[in-house]
Amino acid sequence: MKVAVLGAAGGIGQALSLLLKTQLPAGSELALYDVAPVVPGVAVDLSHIPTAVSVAGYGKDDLASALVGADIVLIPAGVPRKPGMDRSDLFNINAGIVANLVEAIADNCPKACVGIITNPVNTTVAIAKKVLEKKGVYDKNKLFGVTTLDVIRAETFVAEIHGKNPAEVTVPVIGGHSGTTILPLLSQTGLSFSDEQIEALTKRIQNAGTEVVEAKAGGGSATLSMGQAAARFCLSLVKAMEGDNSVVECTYVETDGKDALFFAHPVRLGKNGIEEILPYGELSAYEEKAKADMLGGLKADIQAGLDFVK
Ligand SMILES: NC(=O)c1ccc[n+]([C@@H]2O[C@H](COP(=O)([O-])OP(=O)(O)OC[C@H]3O[C@@H](n4cnc5c(N)ncnc54)[C@H](O)[C@@H]3O)[C@@H](O)[C@H]2O)c1
Ligand SMILES: O=C(O)C[C@H](O)C(=O)O
Repeated sequence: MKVAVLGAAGGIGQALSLLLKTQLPAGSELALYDVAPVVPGVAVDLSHIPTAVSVAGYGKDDLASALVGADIVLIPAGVPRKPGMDRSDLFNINAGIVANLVEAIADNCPKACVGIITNPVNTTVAIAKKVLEKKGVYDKNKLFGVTTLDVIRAETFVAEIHGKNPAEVTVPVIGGHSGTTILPLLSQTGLSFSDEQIEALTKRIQNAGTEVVEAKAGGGSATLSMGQAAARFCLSLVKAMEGDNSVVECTYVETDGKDALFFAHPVRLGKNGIEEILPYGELSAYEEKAKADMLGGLKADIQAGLDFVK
């Protein structure tokens, strides 16, 4: 299995690459690409960790070599938020970065599964779809918005409230990845909450990114928890691509459009990416209303991405 990380020298990229170096199956290959000149050094640094995963660094003129033969490409390249900004404020810079990187994926590893981390995810995934379509290589089963951070936050916060081990808590999170488009299904955890707890927990999960941005006070957004979230997503995908057909993760994928063209669902992963988009099941009245209220905004985010690629 070859995994390429684009933006590998950044906050997320380095944390993610460390976790993949220590957790990918033996014999895997890790390709680290970044425009920052430190990237070969990050690769050398990681290469001293004694695991049977090979690591190579690729600088700005070497994108094609990083991508050739990749089975999975993860993209955390781009700028993060500062306090006072919304994720959509990153569109102007990050849209072009994602479009260029995905174009190179189409040229060099068109059959790879692609996980987009770069914000605004609601929009950048739609950009990736259009770029791949224009190149004639789009496969909707192989394009993912990585929303696993919402899931691990929900698991953490729910476990805290109930005094449980987070490893024993499951919380599906559907919708998108910004503000109210993030919809945790607390009704499906098998745990009970008061109305006040549901309101407070839902808001905390939706605002958790901002909680980190404010705590870092201008120094960026979530990197370590995101590295863990992206590693979980990637390792799940690797497991499924190697033949385990029981792997389910919530991820932002192209759907039949009943809610929106892209919508995070529980998804069963398989050898070729998405094996099956699973229904998210029955929602509580609170969740139904929250979904109805956010769909307009999510659809507008998606449309901005589709319109970006002419
Ligand atoms: N999906 C999520 O849940 C989630 C969570 C956290 C952050 N993010 C997003 O991830 C992105 C990266 O965040 P970060 O904290 O790692 O930022 P960072 O600034 O620490 O790192 C970004 C890296 O991208 C590199 N880069 C910029 N342009 C590039 C290009 N064209 N090709 C390759 N590399 C390029 C930079 O050199 C840098 O090393 C941001 O857009 C952020 O909003 C998403
Ligand atoms: O909040 C951000 O800007 C980064 C990321 O999307 C997050 O949820 O932490």
